[in-house]
Amino acid sequence: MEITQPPPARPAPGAALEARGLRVTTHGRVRVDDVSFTVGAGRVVGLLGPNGAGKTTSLRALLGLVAPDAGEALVLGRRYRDLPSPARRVGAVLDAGGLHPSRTGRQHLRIAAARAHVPAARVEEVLAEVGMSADADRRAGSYSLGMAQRVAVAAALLAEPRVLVLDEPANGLDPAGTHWLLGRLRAFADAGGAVLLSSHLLADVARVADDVVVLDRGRVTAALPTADALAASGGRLEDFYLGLAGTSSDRTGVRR
Ligand SMILES: Nc1ncnc2c1ncn2[C@@H]1O[C@H](COP(=O)(O)OP(=O)(O)OP(=O)(O)O)[C@@H](O)[C@H]1O
Repeated sequence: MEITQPPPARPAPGAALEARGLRVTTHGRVRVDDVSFTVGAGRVVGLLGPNGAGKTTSLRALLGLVAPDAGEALVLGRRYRDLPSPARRVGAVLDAGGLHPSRTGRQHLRIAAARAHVPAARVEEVLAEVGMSADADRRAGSYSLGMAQRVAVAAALLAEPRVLVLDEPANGLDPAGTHWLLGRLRAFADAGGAVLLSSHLLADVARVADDVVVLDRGRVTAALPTADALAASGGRLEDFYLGLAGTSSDRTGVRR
């Protein structure tokens, strides 16, 4: 992972995900500006930053859900929309609340499996993996936040992608679920996958991420190996993060 200034002419070698001079404007306002970072195969990168910093917007740009007005958002060296079989290459958790309330967890996953040309038997595997087999025939509208999140993670893993893009994936998970998820992400990367993970849970990020990228008001304010951030702050990622300009003020204006 590295910040590229100025942007290289070609995708960074081996980059599974790359934001290169990315700028995204929505509703007439620049939300992400000149953001560059890469996620290589075998790496977990934690994307950090205060509320409204532009983390979700950056992930949405990588997933082709919002168009950059400058720079590029590349997955496996291409724009998401130019990827062949993107659902088989990239798994994403963006919004666990996005499940249709009247569909069951199993129905959601079967629809996703059919779309990605994944055998239905794989649905049962991922349901078991996320601990949702027993609740798979309940309507999603009756799920707790954590149960919906488990189904969202199952959907991301369904097609055995090489790349995971996850927006606060531990949101609502119980401690055992979070423990499982972090181990799963580490194993995924150790097997050669690439993970970009936005989170406010700094202790979790410190445990799993090889590198961290910090955004503030749409710009990268830090990008470095997690070990370096920990070494610079007495072993606590929270101290490193709160020591950065911009991140120590909360949305009520209280300063640490
Ligand atoms: N659909 C939208 N309509 C209006 N403004 C939006 C929309 N999506 C994002 N924004 C704005 O873009 C900016 C960046 O938001 P984004 O969701 O990317 O931040 P974030 O870092 O993911 O924040 P959080 O930690 O709160 O999830 C914010 O100012 C937000 O209000």
